[in-house]
Amino acid sequence: MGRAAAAGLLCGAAATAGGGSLARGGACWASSWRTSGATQEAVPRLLRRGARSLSATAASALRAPCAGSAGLRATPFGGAAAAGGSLALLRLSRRRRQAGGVTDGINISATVPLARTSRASSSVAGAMKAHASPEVAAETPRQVPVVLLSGFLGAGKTSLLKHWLENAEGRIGIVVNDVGAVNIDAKLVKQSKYGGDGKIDAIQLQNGCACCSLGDELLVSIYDLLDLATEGEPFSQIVVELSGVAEPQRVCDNIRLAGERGDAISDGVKLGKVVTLLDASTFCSEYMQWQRMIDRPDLMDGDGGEMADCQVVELLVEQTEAADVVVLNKTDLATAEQLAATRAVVAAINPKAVIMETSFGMLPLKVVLAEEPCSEPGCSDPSHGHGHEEASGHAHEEASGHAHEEACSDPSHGHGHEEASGHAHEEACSDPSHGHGHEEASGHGHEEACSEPGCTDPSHGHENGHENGHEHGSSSSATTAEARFGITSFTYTARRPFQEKRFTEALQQWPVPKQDDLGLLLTEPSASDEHPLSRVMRSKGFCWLECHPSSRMYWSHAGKNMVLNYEGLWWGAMKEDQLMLMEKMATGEYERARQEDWSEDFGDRRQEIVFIGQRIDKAAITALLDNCLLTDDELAPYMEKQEADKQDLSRAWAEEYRDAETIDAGLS
Ligand SMILES: Nc1nc2c(ncn2[C@@H]2O[C@H](COP(=O)(O)OP(=O)(O)OP(=O)(O)O)[C@@H](O)[C@H]2O)c(=O)[nH]1
Repeated sequence: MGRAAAAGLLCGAAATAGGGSLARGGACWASSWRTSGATQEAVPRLLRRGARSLSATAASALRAPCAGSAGLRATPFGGAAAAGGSLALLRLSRRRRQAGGVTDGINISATVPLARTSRASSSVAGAMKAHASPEVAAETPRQVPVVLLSGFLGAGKTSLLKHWLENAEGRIGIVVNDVGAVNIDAKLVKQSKYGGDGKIDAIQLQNGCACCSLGDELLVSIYDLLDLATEGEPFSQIVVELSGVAEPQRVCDNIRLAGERGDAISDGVKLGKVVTLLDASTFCSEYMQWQRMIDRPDLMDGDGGEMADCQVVELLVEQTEAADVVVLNKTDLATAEQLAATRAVVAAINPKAVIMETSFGMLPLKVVLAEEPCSEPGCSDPSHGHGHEEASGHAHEEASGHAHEEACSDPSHGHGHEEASGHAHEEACSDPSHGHGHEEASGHGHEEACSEPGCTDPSHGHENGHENGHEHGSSSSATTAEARFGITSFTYTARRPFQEKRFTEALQQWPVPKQDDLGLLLTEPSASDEHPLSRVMRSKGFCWLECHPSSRMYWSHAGKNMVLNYEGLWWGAMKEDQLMLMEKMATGEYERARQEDWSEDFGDRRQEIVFIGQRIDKAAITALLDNCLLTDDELAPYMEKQEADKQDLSRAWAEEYRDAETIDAGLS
């Protein structure tokens, strides 16, 4: 078994992320790591280097400009705002510059937040307000759902879109995002059967990606479409075909934020479903690749922009996990084994999604969007919003109080947990980053399929009279995943930080899977001496490192690749004035954190990592990670460090944000 060689990046990453000069620090760290050759021997040196950087974190980093992002200002939420722009976008800046490399072990790399390159949101808001006409408000009687269609290049998005158009009921607005110089997809859409009869209005969004550089333009394009719809039949749907490298979650975030800012666009549209298209014949092999998008021009259009450095698998799982509906396309090319494995993996990593199968995208839009009433036994609450409509919807957890212990085990999906040992996911699914109930962050408040493990209702998603393809509710898929492949999941939680050295060493032991195909990994018998992490195919969650007490790190692993990202500050690291300001940018989140994630000594700092894999040994993984936690003896010095870090942060903050009134004004 190979061993990970680069785990020592951990505190390097945290250091660079310490609240500000992220891109610069990250680049510095990355080059040192590459020079080191990423050998195991290099790890201690890297750690020391990281530690040195760390000492400079909050105070200096907050003030330093991000390299390559002139005019951008780093913020405590890990993003950057164009000077004068709305700070409300900052916390959503989750894409990051990545540094990493291939080792003979699992590919562990550190990432640092990348400053947003899109224009300041205020400029978009301004553009929209300038654009807004009374007619739009008056003549758009309802909010049109915006359906996001994502998937890699060649997955079959255009084929699916054409099918939607050819079978459209009602007028459909289309935005096609093609980062190539010539918008081929838009041309294809226009050539489709209904393209020329005025029933469809299409707008091209070119030379950039709708989730990053063209994020604002996407909103303007949608607004333009609404303007078109002031005459004639109103749109029944607006469909955005995203570029192959787009992260749909970021687009969701942008649209939601526009609503929260009160941009005119929110009067006319609301988030619909996210539909992700996967190539069922290649999903399992792409999942186990050790390649960046830039190495795979066949999977991405253009140069990939910010996403070029992203690992293929990283983007693959992000697109899958953000979906409400996952369409497994190219079933004609997939073997039965590939299809079964793909379905099982998708169900495991996104238990909420409805999964459908088709070839050549032969699924009408109304089938894909069909609401799925959940009627799992015991669910009598009519407000248990299946098919619920809006960001406010979702009341999934609160309204009906379903315990999502099993199927819903994503740590970024939040669950009220308790203390150190707490695996208590009984209640609300309310993680801010996942945003149910969806005040903020990443969650999207669109209709959802029910995914409770106990949901055996035959009407829930099984051949629901669909004309084409087969739709299966996720709960049955999840059951299949477990029954057929033994895929299970659990969430590791703890209320102590990881000790740097022990955590690094634990990651170093993580063996890289030998298989180049996930299907093989799932079908080959496991060896008795396997490492506890060998059969984990996906893990992700919040991570708390002793070496950087204020930074919330995000652990994301899939296949042979793992990254630890700085995601932002723990709420518990902030002082009152900081909290007040940040609360304005993330309304309700602090309160939620107080209610669900809080402890007296540590605030919301915690470990919360979900592990999904085949026959994974919960006890062994728990023991492995528990061994990395600070001991009682180590805790006292840590508490001093935590307090000092908070003071540093506070000083840096005071300098950076002393003109808080101006910022406040910018928010309104
Ligand atoms: N065999 C097979 N080929 C398919 C299927 N779906 C799409 N294709 C083909 O795959 C190619 C790519 O399909 P598109 O619909 O253009 O895929 P896309 O995701 O829009 O890709 P880009 O337009 O390049 O972004 C085309 O040649 C399609 O005819 C399918 O289910 N089976």
